[in-house]
Amino acid sequence: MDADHVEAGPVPAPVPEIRMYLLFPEHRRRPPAPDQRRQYRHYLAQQMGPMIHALMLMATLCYGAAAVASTLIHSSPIPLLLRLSLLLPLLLVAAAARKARRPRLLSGLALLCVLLLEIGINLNSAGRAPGQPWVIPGLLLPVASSVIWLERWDFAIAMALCALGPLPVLLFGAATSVHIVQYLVYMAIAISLSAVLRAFMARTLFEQFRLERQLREQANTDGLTGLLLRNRFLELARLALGAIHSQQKPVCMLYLDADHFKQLNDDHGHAAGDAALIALAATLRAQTRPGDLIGRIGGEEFALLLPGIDQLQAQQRGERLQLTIRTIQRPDGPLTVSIGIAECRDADEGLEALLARADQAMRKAKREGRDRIVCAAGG
Ligand SMILES: Nc1nc2c(ncn2[C@@H]2O[C@H](COP(=O)(O)OP(=O)(O)OP(=O)(O)O)[C@@H](O)[C@H]2O)c(=O)[nH]1
Repeated sequence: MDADHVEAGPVPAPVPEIRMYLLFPEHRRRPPAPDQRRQYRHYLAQQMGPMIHALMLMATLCYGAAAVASTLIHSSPIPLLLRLSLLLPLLLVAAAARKARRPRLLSGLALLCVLLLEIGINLNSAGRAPGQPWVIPGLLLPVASSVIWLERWDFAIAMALCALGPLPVLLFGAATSVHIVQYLVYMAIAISLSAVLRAFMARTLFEQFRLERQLREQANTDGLTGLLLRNRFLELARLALGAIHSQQKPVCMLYLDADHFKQLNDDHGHAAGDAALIALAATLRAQTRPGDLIGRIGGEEFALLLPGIDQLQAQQRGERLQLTIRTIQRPDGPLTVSIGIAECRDADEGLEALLARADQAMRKAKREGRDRIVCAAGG
């Protein structure tokens, strides 16, 4: 009966996850937020960067070997040295890809590598009799590179480059219409295969990204209230405090502790206590403004970092919070809280010191009879 007597708010909705809407049509209705897509792109670049670099090096080696081998097999009107001169830009692109961290840059370098290889394929094929061996290098490229494309746009450009790359040899060489049709059929098959491989790779990596994100969120979020856990709150608050100081804005820490919580647990059971905490957290969340940070610091203790407001404004926020929290009904009466407020007036004051002052102020509020707000002196 006890838990039911607490008018608990709904459990906060989990943070929306990124949907693989590009691959799975059922998710198209909820595309991911731009910042989530950015995160995913950076994740991909981080995961695939080393593989892209390795494949570029491999392609450079293969190109060099193919240039030498083709000289042995047939006489080419293009001197070997000129064909081998492509190795230098290819190596430079591979070296740049090793250091590249930005997804767009990585995609651009990979596309440049494909373009250089296509030029190389044309140079190596010049003067060669058309036939099966003539088509093979061009067909390998879309399949071998299928897994490195981070997005749809770079994949589309790469496939277009692969398909159109041999155009000069086709137009100016001795290829007949039969050879051209044969080439088009093989290239269509290679690109289709590449699209399947890329989709599989993208799906696997997205699943991994989603699971890692989920695990991180679970590790940082309190399962009962959905608020940040102490360590994560402190980590984010420390970052926020640094930014607020550099903007020379006021900032307050509000420390909030539910009154007589042990009594609620002892008299009415832990389920009643849990329901009260859920309702309290929902109230805190409902009253936050953008930029505020809330964390569950301990059992029934919560901290709010309030950027851009001074002590007087924080006190007014605290009073409004108190009023709303009183509307949460425990079995033995309204839920009340004691609040300590500390304003950070010294840019040298660290987060821990600010939190400790707010905590002391909250303890003073407890000593003075609970259900009240006390502002810390100094700071
Ligand atoms: N139900 C429930 N109780 C919790 C949870 N975390 C901590 N508590 C309880 O919160 C109570 C805190 O008790 P005290 O620190 O003595 O504080 P209090 O009874 O609120 O007294 P004052 O703070 O002095 O008003 C303890 O009984 C804890 O077991 C939780 O997640 N769920």
